[in-house]
Amino acid sequence: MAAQGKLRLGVNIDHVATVRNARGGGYPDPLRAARAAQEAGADGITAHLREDRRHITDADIEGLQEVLTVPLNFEMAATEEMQAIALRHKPHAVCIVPEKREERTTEGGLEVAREENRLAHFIAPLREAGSRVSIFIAADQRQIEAANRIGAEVIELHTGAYCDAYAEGHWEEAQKELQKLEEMSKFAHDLGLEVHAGHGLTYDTVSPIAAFPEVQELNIGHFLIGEAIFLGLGPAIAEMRRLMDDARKG
Ligand SMILES: CC(=O)[C@@H](O)[C@H](O)COP(=O)(O)O
Ligand SMILES: NCC(=O)COP(=O)(O)O
Repeated sequence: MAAQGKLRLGVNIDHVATVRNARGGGYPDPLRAARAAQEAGADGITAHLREDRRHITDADIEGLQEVLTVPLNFEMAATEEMQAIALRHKPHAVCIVPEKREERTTEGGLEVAREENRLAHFIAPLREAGSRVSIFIAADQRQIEAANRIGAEVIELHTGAYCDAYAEGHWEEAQKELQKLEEMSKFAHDLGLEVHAGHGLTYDTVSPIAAFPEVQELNIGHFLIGEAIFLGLGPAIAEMRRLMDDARKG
């Protein structure tokens, strides 16, 4: 299958807010980062309003809705509080993610299959409000089928297991994870779902994922914000864009 058009890059700005919140106060400003990312060619901005507000805050989401000229992908847990916030702001996309209060980062994909009924009712008003609903899941056929059944338009495959295996030098495991991601991208695409991917991607791990023709968007944050310390945010994003485009060309 030929690569399907331009692969979109969503820049996740959560960890600009992490640095700001380390001291309180107003800088570095995630809205300024979002504007810089837009100028550097980001196709969208992703922000995760965690229940504990450890990085992005409610005011950040409000500000992003005001300043963005590219789509906002609003990541949130499937709670009533978050649903009310999403319904108030009506972002372009809502990505439902699993959350554990004590976790360091989003550890796995959402358990959709076991909560199908609840999640179907949960996402219905978000779709009616005009947001595209995406479900952040592991590369697991059962979960993809369930995401399709509940009426999600998009799935985002969690690339963390692949990236962790790669970072730890476990090449065979990384290859296995990559193969699962490839197979499940195809599987989801054949069901009619739009396929996104993200979590933990770096310059070293992005290319094989970007080469999957079914994947239409990558969401990348933590690495880019770290790299911005050395290169500046614009050049860090430009290099990611270059790697994605090269991988897409084959
Ligand atoms: C769902 C996802 O992958 C991102 O939102 C990521 O989780 C943000 O960073 P933290 O997990 O560190 O909050
Ligand atoms: N949904 C994944 C995301 O937005 C970015 O994750 P990360 O690159 O910050 O790990």
